[in-house]
Amino acid sequence: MNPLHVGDYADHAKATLAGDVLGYLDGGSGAEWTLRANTAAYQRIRLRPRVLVDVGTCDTSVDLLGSSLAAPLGVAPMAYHRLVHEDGELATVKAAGAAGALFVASIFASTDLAEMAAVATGPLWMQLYWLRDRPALLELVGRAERAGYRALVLTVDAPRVARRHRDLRSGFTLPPHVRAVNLSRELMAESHLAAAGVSAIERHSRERFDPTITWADLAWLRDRTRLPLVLKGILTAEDARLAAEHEVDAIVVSNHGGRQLDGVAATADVLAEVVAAIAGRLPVLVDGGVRTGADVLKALALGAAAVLVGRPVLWGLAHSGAAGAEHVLTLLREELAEAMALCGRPTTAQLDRSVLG
Ligand SMILES: Cc1cc2nc3c(=O)[nH]c(=O)nc-3n(C[C@H](O)[C@H](O)[C@H](O)COP(=O)(O)O)c2cc1C
Ligand SMILES: CC(C)CC(=O)C(=O)O
Repeated sequence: MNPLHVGDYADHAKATLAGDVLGYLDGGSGAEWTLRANTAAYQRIRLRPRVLVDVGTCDTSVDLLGSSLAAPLGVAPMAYHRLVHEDGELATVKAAGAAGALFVASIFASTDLAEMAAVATGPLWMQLYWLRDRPALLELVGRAERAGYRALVLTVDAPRVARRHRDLRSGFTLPPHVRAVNLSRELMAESHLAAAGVSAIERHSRERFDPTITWADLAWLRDRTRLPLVLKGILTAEDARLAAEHEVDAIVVSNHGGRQLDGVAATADVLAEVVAAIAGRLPVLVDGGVRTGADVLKALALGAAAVLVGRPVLWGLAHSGAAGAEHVLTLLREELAEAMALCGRPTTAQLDRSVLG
């Protein structure tokens, strides 16, 4: 059966992926309350369409930190794309470029960062966790700069990886052919070992992530790179204001797809609060639970400059490599254009609160 929407790709992944990989991909932390809340929040938002507007052409393009995108979409940073398809990130990078979307590479990408850059036809950003090993972190930043990555995305909602019951039950560890190739073998060694009550990736994060960093440390990183700095994992007006005061270039409203602190609100429910606190000083992106073009429209109407998409891209990759991942992104763009036409809002600039019920 040909997938017609993102849900079809989700169903295919459920039916075909190995149980432990599916659990890592689809799962969240704790009771997965926040994981469910992310999708439910978009479903609760109602639209207010205007009629008899000329929607002969609907323009989904946006500008983001100096890059123009055909769609206000990006691939969220996700570790280890090779877990679900042998082409891994090479396929998803190509897919993002073909769909006119941004690609954010994870620090735990399973493909060399220069090789990803070599096949990219659109903008690339590099995501980081703040490693205790600062020289290793800086070395990675230098390589990203030289390979042409256009921004650094520091994930700030994970001083360590949260307890994820599906991974604990399955004993999830990486298969030998999948590795975070942009980090040294020494730095990644513990990632293959689970311990009693701690999953392999949770244990690795406790050993390698620096949980002591604060707002004051951001200057250290800023002073050592010429790339714009984006913070991913902001959920409150207070932290949004601090991000602006610390001269961050953009933020991503994110709860890590319900994989970190279980019990936090859906991102669609806190977006307006964060956008109001930022007051136009910098772009606000959002991720978590985006599954349709109408969800993208709702996020933009709440003030997001663009939306990052996580699991759906890996479901597409698992289904049929680059073609599947590209189809997922193209579907979201086409659904967005349809929702804009049916709402009587032919440009992204017209997507504001007046379209929300
Ligand atoms: C399999 C998987 C791996 C992830 N790896 C990372 C990562 O390495 N770095 C990061 O900042 N976020 C990571 N995330 C979180 C995503 O960037 C994003 O916040 C989340 O997936 C968005 O929610 P969605 O999957 O509902 O679209 C990961 C998410 C998934 C599903
Ligand atoms: C390897 C993990 C730390 C990647 C991650 O952020 C996640 O699985 O959510």
